[in-house]
Amino acid sequence: MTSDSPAIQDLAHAEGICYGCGPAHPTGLHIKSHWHEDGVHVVARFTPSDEFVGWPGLLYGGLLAMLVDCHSNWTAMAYHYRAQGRAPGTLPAIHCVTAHLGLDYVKPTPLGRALTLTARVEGEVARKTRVLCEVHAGDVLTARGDSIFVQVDVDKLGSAAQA
Ligand SMILES: CCCCCCCC(=O)SCCNC(=O)CCNC(=O)[C@H](O)C(C)(C)COP(=O)(O)OP(=O)(O)OC[C@H]1O[C@@H](n2cnc3c(N)ncnc32)[C@H](O)[C@@H]1OP(=O)(O)O
Repeated sequence: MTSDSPAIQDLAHAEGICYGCGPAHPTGLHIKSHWHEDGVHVVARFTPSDEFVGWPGLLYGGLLAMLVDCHSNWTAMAYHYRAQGRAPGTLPAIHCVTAHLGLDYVKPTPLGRALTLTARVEGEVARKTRVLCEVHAGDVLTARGDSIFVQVDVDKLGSAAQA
């Protein structure tokens, strides 16, 4: 897939309202993830605007965490669809949530430059999926994610939130 083709989020959950990746969020980040042609990695590109400043010229680390979180989660969900031999958007829908977000800030991340997030599933996959994610600004590795996502029944998740 290329970034010209529909993103995994648009195929799987066009009505999603997540601030980071929901296509239907009015003011969210609208992170878009695509399979790399190698069939292993999932890639997203994002250029942070000046409003996400942490230090003059540098990106606020919390924003970086949002990018890695959402993109890694979509890598896990895309992997599950593919492992079942079906396309994102086919039913039953697959939902994962973040159980653990791990992030190493390796180098300062600049504002106003395109960032590339490259993620892949690591190890054995069941309900729990480990996803590794690298963030590059140009050739520079600025952050490294190592996170766990767990497949859930979102109906039960909603009732847990109301309890
Ligand atoms: C299209 C839809 C998009 C959805 C976007 C959602 C965006 C989000 O990520 S939501 C916001 C952040 N995340 C959350 O709010 C999740 C809150 N946490 C939870 O609901 C629960 O702790 C949950 C679902 C992650 C796990 O609970 P539960 O369902 O009881 O599963 P549980 O049996 O404890 O764990 C399942 C596996 O994950 C592992 N695990 C659970 N938590 C962690 C953790 N923090 N670190 C490492 N591993 C963990 C367990 O060890 C277990 O592993 P194994 O299968 O090898 O034994």
